[in-house]
Amino acid sequence: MDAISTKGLTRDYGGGKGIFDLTFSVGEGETFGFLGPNGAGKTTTIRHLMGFLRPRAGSCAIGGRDCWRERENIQRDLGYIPGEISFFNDMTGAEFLRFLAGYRGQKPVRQKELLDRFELDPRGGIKKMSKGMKQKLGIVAAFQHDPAVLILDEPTSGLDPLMQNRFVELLREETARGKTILLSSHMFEEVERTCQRVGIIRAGRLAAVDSVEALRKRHLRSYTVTLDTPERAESFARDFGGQQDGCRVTVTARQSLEEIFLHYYGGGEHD
Ligand SMILES: Nc1ncnc2c1ncn2[C@@H]1O[C@H](COP(=O)(O)OP(=O)(O)OP(=O)(O)O)[C@@H](O)[C@H]1O
Repeated sequence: MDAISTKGLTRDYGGGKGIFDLTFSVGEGETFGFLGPNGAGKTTTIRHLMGFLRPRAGSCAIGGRDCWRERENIQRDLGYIPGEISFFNDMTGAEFLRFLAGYRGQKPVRQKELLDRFELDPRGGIKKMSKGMKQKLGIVAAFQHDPAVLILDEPTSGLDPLMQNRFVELLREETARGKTILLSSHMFEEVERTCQRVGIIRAGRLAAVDSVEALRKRHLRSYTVTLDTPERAESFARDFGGQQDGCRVTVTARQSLEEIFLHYYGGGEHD
């Protein structure tokens, strides 16, 4: 059984905005990247999966449970990091984590370990926390009850590179422990380091679902240049960080996400 699935999921906000006929699934134990530029429809999709929005057409399910009809159970069980985190500002971080554990009725078995890992002291008032601290609190809140399914909407926004790396490590460990994860992101590198498959969304439509391996190949593009002499090739290779073989130099360039998107939207003529 698919752990997460959408079938023809549609919400039309008018003017071409929204999500349209989205069908995809995430297998049990899979970490699936949901990759798309700003405004593509990632958060709208996730809000349907969490049961915050009722589908106008189509449906979605988690663990075989309809996300709208069983939204209370889904919201209680899942680990969820919203795209824009807003907490009850009059609580301390510790109070919020306690409140959440009570609401879920599940022990926060990983709370201490996660607070240590992300170097967060939760005793202060949420109102005074920096954006990064709030993001860390959101991470602890999502993972503290050790959920089997996690829905993460741009979870590293606001984290510094060190903490982003720690988060990537956490995701890899969770994948190894058999968790099912949907990770929305607009950063290819984050998805590349954590996911097995990726769905690419743009303008509310799923442009492609592909393995990370295939996507990586598109991301790293090689060019071979032939110079007049091996000496010139050597100097060229030095300047551009290429691999020299006689008069030939192979240079590998990273493509931007936009260029990768173009490949998928353009139907392959950019090869
Ligand atoms: N309640 C709403 N009413 C009208 N339009 C909306 C509403 N919510 C979202 N939209 C529009 O739907 C589109 C998709 O938005 P969404 O937040 O799902 O994108 P996203 O992929 O999560 O983007 P980002 O990476 O910027 O968070 C956007 O054009 C947005 O302006």
